[in-house]
Amino acid sequence: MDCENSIKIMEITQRFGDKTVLEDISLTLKKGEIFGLLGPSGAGKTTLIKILTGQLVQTGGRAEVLGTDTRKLTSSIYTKMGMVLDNTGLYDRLSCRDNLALFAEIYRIPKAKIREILSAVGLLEAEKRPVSKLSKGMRQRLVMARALMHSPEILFLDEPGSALDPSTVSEIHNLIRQEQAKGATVFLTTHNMEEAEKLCDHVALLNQGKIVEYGKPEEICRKYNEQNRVRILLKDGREIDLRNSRESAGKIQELFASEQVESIHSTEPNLETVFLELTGRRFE
Ligand SMILES: Nc1ncnc2c1ncn2[C@@H]1O[C@H](COP(=O)(O)OP(=O)(O)OP(=O)(O)O)[C@@H](O)[C@H]1O
Repeated sequence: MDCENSIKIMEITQRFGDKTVLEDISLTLKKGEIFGLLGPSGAGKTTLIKILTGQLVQTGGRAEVLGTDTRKLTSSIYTKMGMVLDNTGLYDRLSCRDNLALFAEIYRIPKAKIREILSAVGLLEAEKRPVSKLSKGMRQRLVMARALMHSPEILFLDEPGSALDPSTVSEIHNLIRQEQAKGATVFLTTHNMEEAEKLCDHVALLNQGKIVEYGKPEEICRKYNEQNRVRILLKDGREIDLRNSRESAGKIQELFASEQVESIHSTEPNLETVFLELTGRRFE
């Protein structure tokens, strides 16, 4: 078994009918890192998580989680994995505590752990409340609690901050960092570039099934910063983003000459502008 790496993805391809959703994806996640797979809606992020968690068998290539082929994951590997996926799988009529109690029984976790984890996610006061009466943010925290209860070595999070208010997002981020501090590896997907920049050690930008960039967020931004950009706000409200190059200089002069320019400033690229540059597409 590979001791350094938690996840190895080797030339994974996924097709549905004649549609190629993932093409030749290779990635390695070191133990204890937070990795972010970024891409717009439909890029193939959930599909890759499904392959890694054994819910989908890929068309081609190979992947290993904790040294085991994802097509042959056993219960002993599943007990080392925590997941927060789209389908929350909570029982609406059961209380927070009882939802976790069911899970604790399956994983043979001591009952005392339930109050401990409810307290860690800030749900102790709501422990007796049925899930149907929880807010969206509280549900997400309960799903996180369930995923963290058995101290997983790998945490899969599909869009952990999606549609949550900023304070819940920051609580969820703190929980993720705490897990990392305990040695867990985190694989998360997001289309929120800001979330990725704050949280991830490495990110891969996925576009139409291919990885178009990989690295540390700050390194990716630095690399594109060398191609310094300028943003021009026109008097009619339009914004133009240009590379700071000789060709752009002519265009900028033209705009000034025709008195269309309201303001002009240079921009530091963030992951969002890098993605736009690479693909011509905005994240939504
Ligand atoms: N079982 C399936 N059969 C056919 N097509 C599928 C199947 N699962 C996913 N797809 C298609 O694969 C593409 C990628 O889907 P996926 O859910 O992986 O994207 P995503 O990046 O997670 O998007 P989102 O951010 O909206 O969740 C989509 O076009 C989707 O319709």
